[in-house]
Amino acid sequence: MIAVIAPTVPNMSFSSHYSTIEVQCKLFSEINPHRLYTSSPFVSSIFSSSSKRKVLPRIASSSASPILDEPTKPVKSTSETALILIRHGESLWNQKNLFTGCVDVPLSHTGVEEAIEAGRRISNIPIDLIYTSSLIRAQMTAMLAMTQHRKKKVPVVVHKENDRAIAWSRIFSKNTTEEVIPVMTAWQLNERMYGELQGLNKKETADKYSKQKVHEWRRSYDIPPPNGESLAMCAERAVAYFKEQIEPQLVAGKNILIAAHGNSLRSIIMHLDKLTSQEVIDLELSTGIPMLYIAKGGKIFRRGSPTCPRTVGVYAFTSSLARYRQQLDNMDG
Ligand SMILES: O=C(O)[C@H](O)COP(=O)(O)O
Repeated sequence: MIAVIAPTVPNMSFSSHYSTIEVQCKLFSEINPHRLYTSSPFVSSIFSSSSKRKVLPRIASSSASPILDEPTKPVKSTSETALILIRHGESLWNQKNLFTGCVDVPLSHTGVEEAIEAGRRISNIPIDLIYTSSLIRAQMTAMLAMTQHRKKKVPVVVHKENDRAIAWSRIFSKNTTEEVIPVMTAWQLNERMYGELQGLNKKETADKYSKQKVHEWRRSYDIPPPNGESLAMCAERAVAYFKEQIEPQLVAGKNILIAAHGNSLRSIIMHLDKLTSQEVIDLELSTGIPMLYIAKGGKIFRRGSPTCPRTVGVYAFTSSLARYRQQLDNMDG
C-alpha cells in the first residue's frame, strides 16, 4: 500500500499548518510504514512526533557533503548585534533516554512545544541569519521558533550542495528576498558523534559501565565515548565553524540565531565564555532554552536567557534591542 501526504499551504498560520498535518497523521495512524520518502524532512518529523508507533522514520540522505558557506556582505554596520543560541527541543530519543549523537531523530511533541515557547521568548529580538546543524531536530527547532517572531520574515533554507540546488532555489523578487531570513545548515554544528553509545539507553549504560565512567564520557572535555567524539573533538569542528563562518557575520552587523545541540553548543559556549576544560564539565544545557549574547566592539558578552517575550529586563539590556522592540510595537499599532 502507498500512502501519500501533500504539503500544507506554505503561508498557512503555524497552528493551522500543524493541525492539518496532525489530522493527516491521525488518518494514517493505523498504517505502519516500512519506509517514508519525503522532500521535506520537517513534515515527516511532525508525522512521527504525533504518531504512537515504535519505528521512527530516520532521514537517509544521499548527499552527505558538508556545506561551507562564504559569509555574505554585511547589510548594516551597527556596533551591536545579538547572538541567540538554542539547544533543540526534546527529541523522541531524549524522551526515551537514548544516546542520540548524530542519529537524525525528530522532535517529540514536547520538543515541538518547547521550540514554539523558545520562539516566543526571542520574538522581539532581531534575527538576520540563522544557522542550524544538518540534523532535523535542530532545524525543526529553528523553524518552529521562527513562527513566533514578530517581524514575520520567512526563514528559507539555503541550498548550495550543487549547481542545480543553487539555480533551482533562486528567488526572483527583490522585495520577497528582503522578507527572507537565510538559514544555513552545517554538519559542523551537529551533536558530538556518540560512537558505540548511539541508540543505547543512558541509564542502562551507567548500570553496565558505572555512573562515573558514563559521566566522564558525557561531560569530560577530552575523554571520548567508545569510537566517538570527545567534547574537544566536537569543538574542533564546531568552534572552527563558529569562528570562520558565524563570528565574521556577527561582527559585520548581522543578528544571528544558532539552533544546535547540547555538546556542539557547550563547545561554542566554552569558547565564548572562556571556560576551562574543568569548568565545562558542569555546563549543562536544557532543551529549548534560548541564551542571548551581545557582540559589541569586537567582543561577545553573555546577557542571560530571555524568559518571556515581554520581559522588560531583557530588552533593556541594550539600547539597540529596546529600539528594535519599539519598532515592532509601532508596527503593530
Ligand atoms: O546525543 C545525545 O544523546 C544528547 O543530545 C546529548 O546527550 P548528553 O547530554 O548525554 O551529552
